[in-house]
Amino acid sequence: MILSVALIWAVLVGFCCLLWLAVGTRHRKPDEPAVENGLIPYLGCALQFGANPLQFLRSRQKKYGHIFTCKIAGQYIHFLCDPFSYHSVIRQGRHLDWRKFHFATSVKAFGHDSFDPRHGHTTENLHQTFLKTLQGEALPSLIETMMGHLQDVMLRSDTLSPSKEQWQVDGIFAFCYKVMFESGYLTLFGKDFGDDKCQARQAAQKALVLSALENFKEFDKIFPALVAGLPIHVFLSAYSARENLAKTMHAENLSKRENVSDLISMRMILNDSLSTFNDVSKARTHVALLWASQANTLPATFWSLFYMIRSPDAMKAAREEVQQVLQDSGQVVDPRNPQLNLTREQLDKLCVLDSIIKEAMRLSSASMNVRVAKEDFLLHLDNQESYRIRKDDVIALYPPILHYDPDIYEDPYEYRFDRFLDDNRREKTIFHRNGRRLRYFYMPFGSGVTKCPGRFFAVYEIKQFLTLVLSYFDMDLLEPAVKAPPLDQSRAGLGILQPTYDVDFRYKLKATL
Ligand code: HEM
Repeated sequence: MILSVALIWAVLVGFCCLLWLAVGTRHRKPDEPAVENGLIPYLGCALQFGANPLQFLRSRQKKYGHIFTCKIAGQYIHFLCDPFSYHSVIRQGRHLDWRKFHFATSVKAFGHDSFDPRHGHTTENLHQTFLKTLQGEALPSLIETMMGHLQDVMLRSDTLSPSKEQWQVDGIFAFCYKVMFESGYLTLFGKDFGDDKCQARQAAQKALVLSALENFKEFDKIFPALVAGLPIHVFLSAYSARENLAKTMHAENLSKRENVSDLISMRMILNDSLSTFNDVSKARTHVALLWASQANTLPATFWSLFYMIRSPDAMKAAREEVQQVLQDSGQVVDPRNPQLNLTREQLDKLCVLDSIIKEAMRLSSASMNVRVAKEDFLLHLDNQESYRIRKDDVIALYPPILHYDPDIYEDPYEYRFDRFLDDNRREKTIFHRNGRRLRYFYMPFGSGVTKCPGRFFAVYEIKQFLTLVLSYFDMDLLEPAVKAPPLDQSRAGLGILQPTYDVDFRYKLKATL
């Protein structure tokens, strides 16, 4: 009897396996890239990819060449590993849908109604909103507001309370998180109306930002799981964290705030005039923007400050550059009256800081660039080869393949603060691979039409942060030769990776000012 039950089970399992092999796996057709279905139904290669994406892709690149297909979480993804062919993907954009994936991801993570115009909830052109409010003429006021908040947070409020006499010890990530989150939050969402000097108002304002920071952290922890498709209701505390954030962003609360950025003010108007979103959905769209503005900036600031402090040469070059720009603009560093201000043009002159930031992001960014095929089409690569792509398949570029390529960056795992400086100490923009000039060599902000619209502001705000810590503080690592903490790979594909643990440093106000 027991034997016959076992036999029935064995036959059933065998049948399911055959069925899965027949219909659940893809068979390569002529002119298609090599395909790997993986061994686990639905997940495919997801676990191997997730464990170490770069290693996984490199091993497949060795085996199959510049393009290959992997099944990951039910989706067939064509990974393109030849940087000279990146432009081909961008050029053949008419066959590719960049919105589908982005809109769907945002709905999954933030729970607002879809922005996809095809779904009929809104006619807003989000891309245009971002360009108008985060770039060009919008930048000077964003920069000025951010600089004011950074100095308030570092020196005026009780967030840090640094002194001249005593060193303060903190984790670098914790420090960057506190300072950048509060300053960035206030820059986008403004402050409650009222008297700046009123202590009760200051305390309420502080409590609001602190609670936003805690809620943001709680929600951000599970962000990769949401993108992977898990429902937020599985994560009770993250769900309530997201909803708490959304509550503070209801129109009635935002309308009590002053100095709200153009981005948020304009989005409020367009939510009201062009969408059928309800109030909760509207508020959740603002949470999405809070996340976009902070999730990458926080770790990028950490890596920039960490690598800068750890390299005496970088510190020296950065200090000299900052002193020069402040001197040229006739500004005096005074922590009792912190009013430094640098225009966009002055920030553009900070090429050493630019290189320090770029190199930090080269080593820590892992944003996947994703497009969905709108129809069956033939993808032409740079080397004259062409491959058939099926409708609804995904084409992905994974920039760490570039960023860690020893044929582009010598000793790619080493941090060199001046890697992005040319012989005249200006921004280096020419990079080669095997003697051929590259069009794409640095992609932490994505590519083509989905490239991060906040990228200029992001670099300016990190430059401002570095300028201020260099001007006001003496800083040391507690362990000068400390190793860089490993990258937290659980967020691979989503942007700048966080460190797996924090690194301690100490700081105090400069004595000789
Ligand atoms: C170092 C900091 C940052 C990095 C590395 C970064 C990177 C990225 C990446 C990789 C994308 C997706 C691009 C794609 O899918 O191809 C993105 C999208 C976006 N980023 Fe950033 N970002 C940063 C800072 C910011 C800031 C400060 C803001 C706003 C103030 C911002 C606003 C946005 C928005 C609104 C999108 C969505 C664009 C869309 O869907 O059309 N980002 N960012």
